[in-house]
Amino acid sequence: MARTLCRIFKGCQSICSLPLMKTRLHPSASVLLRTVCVRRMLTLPFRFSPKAQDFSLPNSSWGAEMRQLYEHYNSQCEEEMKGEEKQDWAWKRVPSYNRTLKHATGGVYLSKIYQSKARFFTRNIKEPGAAFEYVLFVSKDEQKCVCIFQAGHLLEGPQGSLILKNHATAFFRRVQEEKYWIRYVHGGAIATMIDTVTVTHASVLTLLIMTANLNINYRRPIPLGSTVLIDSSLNKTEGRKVLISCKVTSTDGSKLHTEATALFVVSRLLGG
Ligand SMILES: CCCCC/C=C\C/C=C/C/C=C\C/C=C\CCCC(=O)SCCNC(=O)CCNC(=O)[C@H](O)C(C)(C)COP(=O)(O)OP(=O)(O)OC[C@H]1O[C@@H](n2cnc3c(N)ncnc32)[C@H](O)[C@@H]1OP(=O)(O)O
Repeated sequence: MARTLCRIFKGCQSICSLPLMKTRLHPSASVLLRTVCVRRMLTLPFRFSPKAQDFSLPNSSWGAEMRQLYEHYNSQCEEEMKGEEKQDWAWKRVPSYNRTLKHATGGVYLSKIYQSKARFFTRNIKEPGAAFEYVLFVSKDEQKCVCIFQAGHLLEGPQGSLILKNHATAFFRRVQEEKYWIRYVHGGAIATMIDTVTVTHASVLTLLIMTANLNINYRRPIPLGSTVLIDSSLNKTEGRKVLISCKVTSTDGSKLHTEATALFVVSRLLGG
């Protein structure tokens, strides 16, 4: 019960603290949006899931690299109250659920109202590590967002071409036996992650946005199973438009895999 009340409170808190000041929200739309959201939460406590799983927390499928990077960013996140003072933080971990409305309401379970079977695309596979394993951190000033992404075996795309590099017969046979094929991540899966990271970044800055344009250059393939960093930075905001650029690199930053720019447009309801 106390947990449920705490969730309702957090949900209300997050709705009321949404960064509307950064968008030109019509005052009547603001009041309407908040009233509808808060009313929905207050009238539906029986729908709250006691099992809301935050998918951005470490699980057994995470490799050493993923864990190390998680610890690195997590150690710079907001700390618990120590005495009277709250510790300062440089980054904030973005919780991630398999139903999108949970994002908007700080973990409150609301999506049954709409479609009971709907699941967030990147979090819809139960087996840990099989597909999109990732965690996002947003920087204090919200100009930057970083994602640690481990690409699982269900994201297989093209196969590598080691065969071209060595024509020795024994080696050729082993290649044919598939022992030496390198598997890379599917380009669509990379695009999905870029969209997810940049849209989350833009969502921290404003409300109700849609991806209008995603421009991607694939520079180097990403080996399946490897961990990469996805860095996004705010380029500019212009009226209802939010422009974000994004880079996918190896974890040490030495290899550039992909670069992209994304344009988000704030809903007319908010932008006027
Ligand atoms: C630590 C705390 C963190 C808290 C985090 C909080 C939340 C985190 C949550 C995360 C997010 C959760 C879930 C996210 C869910 C899904 C993620 C994936 C996102 C997507 O996957 S989303 C689906 C794909 N997406 C579409 O399905 C869009 C279809 N589309 C449309 O719905 C319209 O098309 C729309 C709305 C885009 C615009 O329509 P509209 O009528 O409102 O606006 P209009 O057309 O007038 O354009 C206004 C200005 O944008 C320019 N403009 C427009 N489009 C352009 C283009 N393509 N290229 C260049 N410029 C463009 C115009 O030129 C004009 O510019 P100007 O003002 O300068 O003239």
